Amino acid sequence: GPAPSPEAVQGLVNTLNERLNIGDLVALTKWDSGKPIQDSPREAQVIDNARKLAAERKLDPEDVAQLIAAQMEANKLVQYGLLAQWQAAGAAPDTPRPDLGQQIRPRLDELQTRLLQQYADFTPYRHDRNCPAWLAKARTGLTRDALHDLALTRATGELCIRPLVP
Ligand SMILES: O=C(O)C(=O)C[C@]1(C(=O)O)C=C[C@@H](O)C=C1
Repeated sequence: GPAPSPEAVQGLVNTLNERLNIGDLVALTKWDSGKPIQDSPREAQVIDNARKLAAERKLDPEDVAQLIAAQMEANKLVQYGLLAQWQAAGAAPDTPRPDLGQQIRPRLDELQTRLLQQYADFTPYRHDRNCPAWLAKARTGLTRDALHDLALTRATGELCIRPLVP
C-alpha cells in the first residue's frame, strides 16, 4: 500500500514513548512510597476509560484494550528496570516528584485521548508489509538507553499485523 504520512507513524510512536517517559516519574513515586508497581485496579480503570474512548472513535474496543494493556506492560518494564538500578545504587535521582494521584495519573489520562486519535490515524497501515520498517524508523533515536529501547519495542510490538502466509 501507499506509504503513510510521516506524522501517522511518528506521531503515534512519539506519544507511546512519551507515555514511557512518564513511567520514569511513576517509578520515582513508587521508590519513595514503597508501593508495588503493579496496581491492578488502576489498570482496569485505564482500560475501561480506553474502551469508552474507542467507542466514541469507532475503534474496536477489544483492540484498543489490548493496545493499552501493552502500554502498561511496557511501562512496568521501565519501572522494574529503574527500581532495580536504584536498588543497586542505593539511591534514586534527586529530581522533582510530581504526585502520582494528583499529577501523574491525570497526565496519563490526558495523553490517552491523543494516543487513541493517533492510533486511529495509524490503523490503515497496520496490515502493510512495510509496517515494521516504518515503526523501526520511527523508534530510531527516541530512547536514551537499552531499558527504554526495550520498553518502546514492547510498546510497539503489536502495532503491525503480519499477513498470514497462505
Ligand atoms: O499508575 C500507576 O501506578 C502505574 O504504575 C502506571 C501504570 C500505567 O502504565 O498506566 C502501570 C502499572 C500499574 O499497574 C498501573 C498503571
